[in-house]
Amino acid sequence: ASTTSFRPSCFAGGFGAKTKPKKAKQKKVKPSIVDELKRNSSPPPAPESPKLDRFGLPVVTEDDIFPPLSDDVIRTPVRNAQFERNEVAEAIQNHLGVNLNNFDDQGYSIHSEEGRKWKLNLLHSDPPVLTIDNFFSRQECEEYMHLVDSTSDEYDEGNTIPIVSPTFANSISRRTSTTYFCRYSSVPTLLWKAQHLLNNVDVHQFEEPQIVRYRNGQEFSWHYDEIPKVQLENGGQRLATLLVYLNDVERGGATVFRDLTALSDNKRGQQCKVSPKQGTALLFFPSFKDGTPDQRTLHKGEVALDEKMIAQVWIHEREYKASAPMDNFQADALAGMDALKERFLTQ
Ligand SMILES: O=C(O)CCC(=O)C(=O)O
Ligand SMILES: [Fe+2]
Repeated sequence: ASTTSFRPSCFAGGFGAKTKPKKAKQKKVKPSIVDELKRNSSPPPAPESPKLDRFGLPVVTEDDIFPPLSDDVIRTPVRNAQFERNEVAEAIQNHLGVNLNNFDDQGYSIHSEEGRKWKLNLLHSDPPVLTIDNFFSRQECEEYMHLVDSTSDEYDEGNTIPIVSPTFANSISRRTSTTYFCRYSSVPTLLWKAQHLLNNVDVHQFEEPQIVRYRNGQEFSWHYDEIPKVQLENGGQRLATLLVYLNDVERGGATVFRDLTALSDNKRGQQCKVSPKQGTALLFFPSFKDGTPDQRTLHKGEVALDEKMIAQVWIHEREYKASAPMDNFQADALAGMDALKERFLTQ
């Protein structure tokens, strides 16, 4: 696929730090007599001055950009690994949430797709982080990966368009993966499934769906998915992030939440981390349902040592107007979404 210099007004992906990095302060301390005596009797301690770059400026660390969350900020890991309907209902109450009417008491979807059911799992309670196994079939994953391979040079003729600089201009986060914006009409499966999973989402709330490809060694470092204030006019804040892992990634490529701990493999206290598994979806909420950003959702796509591909869509508070590819309208996906509903819900 070729890239183009076309840049939509709203860039994909996370928007990095909200605050500018602080410059490290260099204090001048006058040595006391005691210090002088110590200095003469023992070797000098290693200097604690900040690391300097080749211009003599202090090197900004990730902690400067995203200061660690204070312990006072409440975070609640899951109670146990088993699906508990009440626990999930409670977890999602202040967020856009999931339509639990479409799931049974064990977390399986009521509907099945060629004999398979989705399986909902709660990975973290507050803020809620969920995964859905079997969200996409292997065939659906392959079709989505193929959408990117078949990108046309003429961006307004293809189904997807590669975006050269997908992170927001002021972002300090590193993104080395490639993002492709999709025509709504080319991804009805993702949109119908998102709508069936979530609570009361109108098709107009969907941002341009994206396919992201990480090649060997690529990553998307710590960031928030929230939209910067200046861009809220178009659709308001992002209420939910839904991404689907399109392939298994043997080495690296996990989605990691810096400030959340997991109960995974029955070990407490590990960082909340999701390794890509083909067809599994990850759902979390960059903001509360009133649009207030949730500072606890700092996350990254860690370095993928093997190729990794995801399909991703954000759900806004209100109607969102797409900017790429040209003439990309949510309503163009409706016929395809209806066909899927017919196929999966009337069996
Ligand atoms: O690739 C991932 O695992 C996460 C991607 C992500 O956070 C983003 O694109 O905003
Ligand atoms: Fe993100």
